Amino acid sequence: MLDVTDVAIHFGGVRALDGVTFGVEPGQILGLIGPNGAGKTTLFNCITRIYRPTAGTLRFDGEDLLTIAPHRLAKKGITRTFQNLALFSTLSVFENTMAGGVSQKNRGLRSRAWEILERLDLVDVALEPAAGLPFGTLKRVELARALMARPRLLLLDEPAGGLTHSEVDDLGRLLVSLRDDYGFAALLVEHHMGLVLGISDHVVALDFGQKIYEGTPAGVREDDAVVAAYLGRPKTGAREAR
Ligand SMILES: Nc1ncnc2c1ncn2[C@@H]1O[C@H](COP(=O)(O)OP(=O)(O)OP(=O)(O)O)[C@@H](O)[C@H]1O
Repeated sequence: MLDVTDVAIHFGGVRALDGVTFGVEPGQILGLIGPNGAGKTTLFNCITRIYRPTAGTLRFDGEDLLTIAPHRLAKKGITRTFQNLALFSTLSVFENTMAGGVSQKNRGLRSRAWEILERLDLVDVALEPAAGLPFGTLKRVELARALMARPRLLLLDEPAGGLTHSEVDDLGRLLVSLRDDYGFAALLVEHHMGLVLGISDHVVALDFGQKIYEGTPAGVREDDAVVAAYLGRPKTGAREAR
């Protein structure tokens, strides 16, 4: 469904992405891992048309993504959540959720929003302004807004960042059940190895803009390149964030 082929982007002398190739299949959760600065967010920014790759192609259902205007991506079925949240602080949780439906036909939007809020356990705070709600709650509001666009490909940028242990466990179960019910594919950028290896069907690891691993979640911890670049050896794994 998503084909990333030989994608490269340079910022001055920094090769943020350097010939990256992989694909995402319908309904698949693909974990994208790697150390800080590896190029993960840059790849999201290429897919969502914030950055234009210096080289390579990005195809969604065979269509050249680079010919689709950024504001039409949601209508095509690609939505994202942001690492540091991108909500309207003075709008209510319900209104923020509705904002995710702007690419959709008006009919049935409100009932869909309530259905999603119910699903994400947000009904009790639906009429409260986003500002002031706990971080873990706001992360779910981001997810609710992204789901309003009926995504076929959901880009999740560090959804577990800043969450407590039990919230991360809940998030993992929630993401899998949402994927099972709504049928989207997800590209999951995440440093929390328990989450990413626990729920991904397939994993790609980047380091210095290059793909250093592609394969099963189980193979990640056995892979010398990933261990050297990111995970470290047991007990000396200083670069594994969590
Ligand atoms: N707009 C930009 N201008 C210059 N350099 C940039 C820009 N965006 C990203 N970079 C550089 O590209 C490299 C990749 O950064 P990126 O944010 O994609 O890494 P990341 O894997 O998402 O890291 P993290 O896990 O910390 O979020 C870094 O060296 C970063 O400084």
